[in-house]
Amino acid sequence: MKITDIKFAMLRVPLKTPFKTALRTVEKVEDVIVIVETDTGHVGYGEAPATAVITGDTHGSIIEAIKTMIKPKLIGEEIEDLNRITHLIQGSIVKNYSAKAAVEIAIYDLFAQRYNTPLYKILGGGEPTISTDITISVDYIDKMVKDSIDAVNQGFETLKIKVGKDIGVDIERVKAIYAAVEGKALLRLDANQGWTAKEAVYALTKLEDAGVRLELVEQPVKGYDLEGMKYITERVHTPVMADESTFGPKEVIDLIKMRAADIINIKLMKTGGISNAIRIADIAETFDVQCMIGCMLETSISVAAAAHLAVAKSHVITKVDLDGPSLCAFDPVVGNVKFNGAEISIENTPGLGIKEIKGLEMLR
Ligand SMILES: C[C@H](N)C(=O)N[C@H](CCC(=O)O)C(=O)O
Ligand SMILES: [Mg+2]
Repeated sequence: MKITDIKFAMLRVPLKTPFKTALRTVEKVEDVIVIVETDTGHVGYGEAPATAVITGDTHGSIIEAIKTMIKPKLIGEEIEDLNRITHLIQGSIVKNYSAKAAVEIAIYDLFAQRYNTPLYKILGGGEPTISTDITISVDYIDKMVKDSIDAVNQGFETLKIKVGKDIGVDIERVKAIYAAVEGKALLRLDANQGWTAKEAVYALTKLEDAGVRLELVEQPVKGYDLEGMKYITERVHTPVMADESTFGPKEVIDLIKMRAADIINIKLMKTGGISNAIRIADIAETFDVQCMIGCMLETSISVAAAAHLAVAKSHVITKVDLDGPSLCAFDPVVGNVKFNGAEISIENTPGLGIKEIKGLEMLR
């Protein structure tokens, strides 16, 4: 099965409600879709969001990186040579992780189709049902409490509460939500780099002293501030998770050795795709560190790939934040990964199992 062409499209899907973090507010998913064609007629799909505030990637940079740096290396390559292809992708250009991720996802889709097997089985198998959290956007306290209660009523048992705005209000936000859903849902916080190290220790200590039990706190300080992450990790009981602080395997090794966090958030858009995500999961397993699998604002194309990986690595990827499809107003994909509230289940069809993507705007 030879790669013959790589095409591009845009996919735009409105969100049910604006997505608000310490970094940005977004009203729709607008992602680049990558379509890898082969001489056998098999097609592989990938997806990349332009999360410039986290990865530095824009729609233009994603398309240009693939068109001018990645695609020329891949035309004519045999899909069976998976490791050679991922090596070519990773070596084609520095950074540009979302572009690399989109192409790798499509290549893994084709590799699994080549062997007529669901991707998670090619990656090592597992129980094809996982449970995701849902994000509660940072907002007025009453609105966040209402959104949290609604999410629990929809069956979500873990809520990812966005904070990182005003430290005093953040403490009140979390206390109010905890009081409303205590015993019904587990709370994880994501400050998206919005606090200083001292603020984080202050807020988390206040919450712990008030009896608020948190599963974890994600990326309390700036991504580059590993000393700050370590400072917090050493001083609070709540486990600290690195998101923006770690992209690739080397950063994960450095962070683990420094003991700057307790948990790693793996996102395909930060790792540059599945090959490095596997490496990170293996490194974390070696060091006995747990991982979360996360996503950006992505639909059920790239999130399906993350779900396949999470199933195959569930012994180390013990936490799931794959709520992108649940945040979308509708699912544009007819496929074999079903996003049904908190439950994500994978049917027994080859590759990612994408049959149709509705509303694709093809690019020239
Ligand atoms: C969507 C997911 N639950 C999430 O919260 N991801 C964010 C970044 C998403 C974005 O800004 O596009 C995160 O974990 O920081
Ligand atoms: Mg995060």
